[in-house]
Amino acid sequence: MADKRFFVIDFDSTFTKVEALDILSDILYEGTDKKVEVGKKIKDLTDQAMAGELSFREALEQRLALLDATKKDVEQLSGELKLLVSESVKRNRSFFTNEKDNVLIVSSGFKDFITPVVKDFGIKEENIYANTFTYNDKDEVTGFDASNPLSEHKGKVKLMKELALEGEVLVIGDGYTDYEIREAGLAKTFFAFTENIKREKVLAKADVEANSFEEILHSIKHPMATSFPKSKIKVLLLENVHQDAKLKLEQEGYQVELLGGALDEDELCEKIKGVHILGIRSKTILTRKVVEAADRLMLVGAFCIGTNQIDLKACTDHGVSVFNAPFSNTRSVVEMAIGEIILLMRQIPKRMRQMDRKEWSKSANGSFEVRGKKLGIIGYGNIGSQLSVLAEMLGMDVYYYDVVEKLALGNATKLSSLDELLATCDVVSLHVDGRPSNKKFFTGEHINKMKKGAVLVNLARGPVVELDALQIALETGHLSGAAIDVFPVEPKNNNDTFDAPLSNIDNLILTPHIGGSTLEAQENIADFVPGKMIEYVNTGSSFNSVNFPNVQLPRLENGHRLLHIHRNKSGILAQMNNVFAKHGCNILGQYLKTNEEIGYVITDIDQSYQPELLEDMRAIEDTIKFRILY
Ligand SMILES: NC(=O)C1=CN([C@@H]2O[C@H](COP(=O)(O)OP(=O)(O)OC[C@H]3O[C@@H](n4cnc5c(N)ncnc54)[C@H](O)[C@@H]3O)[C@@H](O)[C@H]2O)C=CC1
Ligand SMILES: O=C(O)CCC(=O)C(=O)O
Repeated sequence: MADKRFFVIDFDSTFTKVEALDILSDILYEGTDKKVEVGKKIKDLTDQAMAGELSFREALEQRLALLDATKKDVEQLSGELKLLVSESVKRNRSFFTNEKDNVLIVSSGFKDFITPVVKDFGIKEENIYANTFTYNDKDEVTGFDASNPLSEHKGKVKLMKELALEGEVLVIGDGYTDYEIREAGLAKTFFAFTENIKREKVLAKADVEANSFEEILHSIKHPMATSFPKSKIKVLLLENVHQDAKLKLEQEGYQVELLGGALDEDELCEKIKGVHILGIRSKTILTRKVVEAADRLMLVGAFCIGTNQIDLKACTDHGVSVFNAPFSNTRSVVEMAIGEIILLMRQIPKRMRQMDRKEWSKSANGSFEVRGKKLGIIGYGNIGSQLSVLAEMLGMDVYYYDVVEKLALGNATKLSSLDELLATCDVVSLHVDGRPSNKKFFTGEHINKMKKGAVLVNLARGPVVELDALQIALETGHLSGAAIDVFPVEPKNNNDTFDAPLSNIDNLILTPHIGGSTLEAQENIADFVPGKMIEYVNTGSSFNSVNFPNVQLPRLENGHRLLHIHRNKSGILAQMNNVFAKHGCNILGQYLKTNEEIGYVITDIDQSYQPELLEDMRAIEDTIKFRILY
């Protein structure tokens, strides 16, 4: 029995985010003048008791005297508290179920509202120690059972003495009364739980500060701990990615900082220090210098499709996995392309400018329907092919050209040469990716090969099109219009000014790289990319990674997972397996994938192994990164 371990957990501001009596006061006085006044009094009394400045019994009596509650109010309170369970407690629900024999809720709150909340987590009713209300025959709260030790000053100490638990006792709470258990020698460790509130006086007495449940599990090397406490994982999000991303990552327990714009190389070299996860959009240029300045970076999330702004090779060399959102804004780009094609064919930008100049030009000259016109799509990937489908629905004849073999959707016609497409189509829409060889891919020569009066749309990448040549083609009337959303040089953020490289053209649409800027797209991205980040951190799964060998992994159940990233040289797997053999280690599962540059080996092993095994794994030559999940 002596090696049994008990977790003695406080309820208010620990199991839940809040003090229950504060919420009860809100329920009782919602919409009345008393709400603020009573709320403040209750809060002050709670704080004084929690900081050890007022005897607990006195604080309890005074607080209850302020609250005219009934059984129904208490039931409503339970319901609200269920929604206010601490985030890290929610994340570790399975811990409570697995440890149900060893988890005790010891609270100076009331069983009446605590039991329904904690029972949902599998905590046994007989392990819930708290006060109980007394009621009159109208179900009104009249007070509390004064014979319960928990209603007394130093009540938790008294209760713990009575329980006389045999084994190691860990106390987890935010208040001085929790510390008192440790002070009385009835617990081995007091964890000051600071996820919801930090009380300096309590913190000063703590053996360990834990601002999440994961930190506790990690610090005691609990088998259900994640290898690195999530609350220590730092995430830096740039370029105003959608708030939902921040929330999702915070709910996972990470520390998240979100900045409005992009940072330049030097700023980023500074800011990246200590960052484990970086999130960017298209404006942040992630150079090798930045990757090398990063001392903790394990993954980068591009909250967009394009990854040309990222030095993928540098990331791979340093074992940094890169994820993007390959489909989340596809539809938004396609809708914008369709809209622009129609506007250009109808000469709407020109008419709008004329109206601005107070000119009335009611004329059909140069204005066409898109129905029956030939659309040429260059780059028939996710965007190009979806544009193909929607354009056909508008009655356009679609032609496409791609450097790789692509299935024609609907009635689209694949062309085997770019020249043929340029000579055929009334509208040319560029949807190639931003690979280096696509810089200046669409030259003046290509523009000149387009049909006279055709229009050009570029929603791909700025450097793809030679803009000087486009300016001339528009000025001379060789092209009748153009829509450009992306530019060779774009401002870092919305406060910077922008000198448009094309000017004095009437039938021209210039937009500030907003092809993917719809709320739907940004919300989709803010769900998808953080999901990938969390999966990689939790399971090691690199599925959909842009630069890592793609491995899809199950969640780890009863073992430890070793993730080994190494330069792709022969014999590494053999060396790893020699290490496992040397340490007599039982392998539960092993996954290996390589690409040209790196190998990624994931090995699940039994939980019992010698710590030297980890040293030996790290010492394998050509290891880039090694981490353990448990
Ligand atoms: N304006 C905006 O806000 C947005 C712009 N984009 C840009 O659109 C690009 C395309 O996106 P997806 O369709 O999702 O990418 P994708 O990778 O699915 O498709 C790109 C296609 O272009 C083809 N390609 C590449 N170079 C080519 C060339 N020189 N000639 C012919 N075909 C070529 C590829 O083989 C591929 O099929 C992204 O890489 C990004 O740069 C994406 C989203 C939003
Ligand atoms: O909206 C953004 O930040 C970039 C959109 C884009 O160009 C992309 O997804 O590749």
